[in-house]
Amino acid sequence: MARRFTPVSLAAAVTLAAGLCVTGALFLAVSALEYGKQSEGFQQRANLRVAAIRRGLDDAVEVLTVTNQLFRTMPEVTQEQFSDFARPLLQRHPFMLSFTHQRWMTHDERLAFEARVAAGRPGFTVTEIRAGQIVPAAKRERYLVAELFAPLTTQPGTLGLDVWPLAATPATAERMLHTGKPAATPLVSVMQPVQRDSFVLLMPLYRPGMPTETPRQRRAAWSGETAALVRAPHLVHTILQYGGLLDDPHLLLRVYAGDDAELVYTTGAETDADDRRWFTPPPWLDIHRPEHVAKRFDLLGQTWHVRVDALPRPFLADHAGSLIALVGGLLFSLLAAALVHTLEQRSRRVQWLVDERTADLRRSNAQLNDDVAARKRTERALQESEHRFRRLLALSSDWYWEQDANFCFTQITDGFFDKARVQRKDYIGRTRWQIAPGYLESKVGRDHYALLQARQPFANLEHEITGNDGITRWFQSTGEPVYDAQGEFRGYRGTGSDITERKMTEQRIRHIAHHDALTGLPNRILLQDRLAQAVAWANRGGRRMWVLLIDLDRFKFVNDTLGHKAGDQLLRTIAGRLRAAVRESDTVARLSGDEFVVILCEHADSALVDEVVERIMGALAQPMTLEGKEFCVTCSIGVAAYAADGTPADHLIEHADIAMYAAKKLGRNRWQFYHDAMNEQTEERLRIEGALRSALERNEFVLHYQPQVDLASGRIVGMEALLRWQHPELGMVPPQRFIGLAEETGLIVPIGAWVLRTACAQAKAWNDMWELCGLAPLRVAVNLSARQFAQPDLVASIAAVLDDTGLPAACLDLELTESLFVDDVAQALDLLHQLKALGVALSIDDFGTGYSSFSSLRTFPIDVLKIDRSFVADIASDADEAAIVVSIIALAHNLKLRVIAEGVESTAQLEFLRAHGCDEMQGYHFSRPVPAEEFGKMIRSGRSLAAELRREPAPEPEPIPLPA
Ligand SMILES: Nc1nc2c(ncn2[C@@H]2O[C@@H]3COP(=O)(O)O[C@H]4[C@@H](O)[C@H](n5cnc6c(=O)[nH]c(N)nc65)O[C@@H]4COP(=O)(O)O[C@H]3[C@H]2O)c(=O)[nH]1
Repeated sequence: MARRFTPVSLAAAVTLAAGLCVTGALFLAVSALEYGKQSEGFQQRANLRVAAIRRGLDDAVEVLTVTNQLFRTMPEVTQEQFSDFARPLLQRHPFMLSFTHQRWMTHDERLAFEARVAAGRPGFTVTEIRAGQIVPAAKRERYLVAELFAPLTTQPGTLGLDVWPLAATPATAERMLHTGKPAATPLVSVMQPVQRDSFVLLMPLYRPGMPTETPRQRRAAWSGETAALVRAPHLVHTILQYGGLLDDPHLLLRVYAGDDAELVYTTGAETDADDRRWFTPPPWLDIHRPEHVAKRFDLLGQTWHVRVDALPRPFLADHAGSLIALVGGLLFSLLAAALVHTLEQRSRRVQWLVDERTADLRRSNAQLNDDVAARKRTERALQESEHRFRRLLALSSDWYWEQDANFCFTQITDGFFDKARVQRKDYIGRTRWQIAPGYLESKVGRDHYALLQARQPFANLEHEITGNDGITRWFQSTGEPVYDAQGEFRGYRGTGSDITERKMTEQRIRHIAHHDALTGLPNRILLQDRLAQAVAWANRGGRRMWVLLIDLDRFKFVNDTLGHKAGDQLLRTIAGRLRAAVRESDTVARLSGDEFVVILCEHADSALVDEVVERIMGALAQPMTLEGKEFCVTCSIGVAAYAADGTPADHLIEHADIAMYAAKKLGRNRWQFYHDAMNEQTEERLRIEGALRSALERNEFVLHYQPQVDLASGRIVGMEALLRWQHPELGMVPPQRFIGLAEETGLIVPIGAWVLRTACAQAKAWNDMWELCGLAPLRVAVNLSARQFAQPDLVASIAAVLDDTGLPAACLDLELTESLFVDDVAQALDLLHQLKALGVALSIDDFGTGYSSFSSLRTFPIDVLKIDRSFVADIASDADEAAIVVSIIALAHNLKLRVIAEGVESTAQLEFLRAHGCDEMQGYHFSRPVPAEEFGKMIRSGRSLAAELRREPAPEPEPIPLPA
């Protein structure tokens, strides 16, 4: 809304008008007062002056009276006496021009007088004024002659002047004698043509002794008179001057004398007054009121008029009050009007604001009504929603909870108490940490408390509660902070649900993930965890702990011969025995197939560990029944001790593994402590690895050949190519020391390719040579490592070697280990078929030490089974071993496979093998692996086993002539 205010409000205008009226009235009233005061002052001043003049005239008469008194008291007064008497009077009253003693004398008396005076002033005569000239007086009967004159001068018209002829004298003398009082002449001029401004005061002198009561008597007694010539302007001026009454510039004083009212004195000219006015008010303000005082009085028969006129005065002198009233009133009026205007404007503005606010309020009210209606609708919707929510909560498995600002539960819906089997009173009004003491000491509790303090929402807070039925259940809560409309924190609210079932499932899954499914023991993952805990435990207390790596001896044989089921049963039994042999606090884990790890803590010293290890070995060695047969299982154990020296946990198992292999090397059913020397072997491996990388380039590899002899004929039917490394510093390095390393590093691939190519070329050369001698071609067996087997171009590269060297495929026997088939049987089978398609023979090397079973062999296209020399070693002394070897031979033959026994070192072994139908043998008994040259000689010499079988010294073979 636009604001509209008038420029000047009515109230302001009225106030201004009223102010102006009051100002005007005040101005007039003050002016009236000022005028009254001015008039009064004027009257006073005027009357003061009139009175002064009158008093001055009376004084002049008084002076004359004094002079007259002189003549009354002294009958004869000389000129000198008169002059002396009059001098001070003249000096004191300068307006008195002269004093005269005039005598009424006869002509004789004139003459006498003239004669008396002429004595001092020759030629003196009585004079008179005729036609304005002083001339000797004409002869008359009577003369009124100035007999004495003061001040006495020689000027004519002074001493001796007959004043009787003067026009005013007779009448004045008549009046004086008539009244018997002094009289004044009308104005006269002392000297022509000077204006008439003087008058003469006359006081009669009578002859002594004569009566003077009546005019007649006085005329008769009259002898003369005392006269004083008074200059009227001087008289008035002197009177006013002596009275200090001349300095009023605002008065115009005029004095008139005589019946004709001739002006004799003026003071305070109007023009002078105008000149003195420094401020000339504007005509409308200069309201000068003409005022005068006119007094008339009689002086010795002459009428005097005194008129005093008020002259205009400086405006401010008399009208400051009214002017101040006027200006002040105007200012006040304007200010009052301005104030009223401002108040009016403010009032209007306030009114406008009130109107505005009222309009706003109306709008707000309308809005509020709408809001209230909307809020009611919302509340209804909310109630419905809450009802639905409560119904849903009642129907759902979840519940709702609320906490106050102190995190105490204020509400929990019933579902929780039903699920948790706890009582409401134990929860309402209490915090989580009050309900569960120790909650804040847990990490979860501390984290949760920190979240609450930070007013952060939280989700899926898990906690377990043991109900009144003693069962522990799991729950989860999700909550958010609650704030009121002012943003004040009010607490938390959220939902909860029962997650016991999920937790149990998770526990089961976690158990499965961390435990071996077959034995129930911790698996490799959990083992790592336990190991880390044990290391931390040892580090904390500076204590010792031990890690045992247990490897079952010949488990694979059991697995192969009796099947997986029996193998599984064996492993379960072993696991149970291991568990029983150690303390509850010790950890027993299954590392891989037949490898177990035991972590021993809290055993004071190694002597006790010895006991534990012996106990374990004893427990495992106990006979067990598998598939109805009784079996004894031995194991090899490596022990690594941890002395809180910071050895990483991983290395402990590694060390135990090294120790276990050391034990195995020493023969089965043994145990070994790990010691640093074992680790030196590892270091040596590193040294060897470095040298191995350049060995091929430096031509440091050679092949030795070990004959394979047919047990039936005793003849050499083949040879196994065995790699030798002729190191310039290490000397002849056996394959056990570097083959594994080459395998690990991948160097076995190029090395193996070199072996294959060299062996094939050598075999081809020999066969070509021996063919010329009429000898049957020999097979050459070449070991194929897992890495080579995994090469995608394996088949093609072998074909290329055969092609390049020209060796018939049938003369090549590829020796494979069982481990090649374990990972991906289908792929391995496919590869074997491809190799078989080349025409080469396939052997399973070291049979019995791996995972392969007879059932799997059945599916593989292999030709030869090589019994590992570890089985052969004990066949003569160990019935079990012998039984195993016999079983292998029988089963192989059953599969139409040739059987080669490795590591035959003695005749007994030879005999045993031959007796049980083993096809071929290979071993030191016949020959160690020998260099190619030596092997060639062996062939050429025609060496065979037949002679040895007959226990005859082998005849020195005839040298076979080599073709040129
Ligand atoms: N104690 C004893 N040992 C006997 C007797 N008769 C033969 N031997 C040894 O038994 C091993 C037979 O080779 P293998 O089982 O294939 O076992 C081989 C084979 O697995 C591997 N190897 C050797 N040369 C190569 C090769 O060129 N390529 C691959 N991949 N592996 C090879 O190294 C292993 C060891 O080879 P060698 O030290 O040459 O050891 C040879 C051989 O000298 C005996 O009567 N008594």
